Amino acid sequence: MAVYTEVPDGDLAQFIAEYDIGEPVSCKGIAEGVENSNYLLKTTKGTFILTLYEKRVKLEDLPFFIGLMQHLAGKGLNCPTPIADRQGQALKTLCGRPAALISFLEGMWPRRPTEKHCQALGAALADFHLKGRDFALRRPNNLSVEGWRQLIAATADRADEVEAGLGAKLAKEFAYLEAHWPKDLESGVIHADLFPDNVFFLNDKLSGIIDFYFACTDFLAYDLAVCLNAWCFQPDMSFNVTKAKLMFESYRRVRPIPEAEMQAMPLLARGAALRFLLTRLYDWLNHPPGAFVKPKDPMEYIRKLRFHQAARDIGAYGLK
Ligand SMILES: Nc1ncnc2c1ncn2[C@@H]1O[C@H](COP(=O)(O)OP(=O)(O)OP(=O)(O)O)[C@@H](O)[C@H]1O
Ligand SMILES: N[C@@H](CCO)C(=O)O
Repeated sequence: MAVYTEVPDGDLAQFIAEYDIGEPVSCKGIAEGVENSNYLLKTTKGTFILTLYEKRVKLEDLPFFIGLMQHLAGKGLNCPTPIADRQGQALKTLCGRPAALISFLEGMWPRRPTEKHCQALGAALADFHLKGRDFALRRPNNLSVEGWRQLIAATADRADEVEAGLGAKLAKEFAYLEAHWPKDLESGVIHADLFPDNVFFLNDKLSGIIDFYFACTDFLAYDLAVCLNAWCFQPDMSFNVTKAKLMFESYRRVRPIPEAEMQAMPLLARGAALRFLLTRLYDWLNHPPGAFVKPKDPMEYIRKLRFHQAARDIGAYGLK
């Protein structure tokens, strides 16, 4: 489970005493998630999420993530709000790790995303993009082309343990994407990890978006490409064009999609597939034996990448 850092009771009590959030009632580790340590904290005044930031999150990026949640929540987006302590600090330290308390959102993420979920997601993503337009901070996407180069180098020796010939295929794919990656699409704040487990629904209505810890400044259309990968494939890895169409239609009603973004979509989808393939591959090859957190399967993204490589144009996604 995703609790890398255990918090002793005494440290927790001292931490909570710095806030005006009542007395602790319970604090339980949350099994879901792979990146950070998360606890569900109940106090006499409410329910909160306590996050201790782990391996991939850099200290210098935290003001961007915390500031973004404050900005978007302030504009009415349903996302967690960072809670400030009595000194006005939202970003703190606990057990030697950077830590923050954020508000708890009601809802459940969809285990089997339906067409309706995909439709709701499109509108919410476009709303996120519009509300993020005037966010002042910038953070380059460290998991775009340069990040892929580093992950390919870090996995090259052992990639073939996962599939014969994978190392060479990844190097070839990287060379293609590096040569063709777009340069002039609209850039802004993107979520960059908007998978079903980061989107909550209540009675089929989208109730909130969480997990802003890969958010960055990049092409808005790249977020759509991440969502095509994460939401529109069936469990058998066939691509569901109805889901894609509904997602794009509802996105467009909130933010029209320029033609250049549509034309770039197959390429962006390839890049997004490579990004998740590489982080999963790295984690797969490097997770300590017996670790609680089960690494996610890179094979799923090898198959998704193959689909995008075979796509001639956006018609392959049922889009135009
Ligand atoms: N604000 C919130 N309200 C309610 N539940 C939350 C909130 N934030 C996190 N959670 C719960 O904690 C789990 C893990 O959170 P999160 O996705 O942020 O972790 P993570 O380690 O960054 O995971 P990953 O990047 O693998 O998705 C979520 O699936 C959800 O159950
Ligand atoms: N959403 C990512 C994990 C967390 O970033 C994946 O499924 O690989």
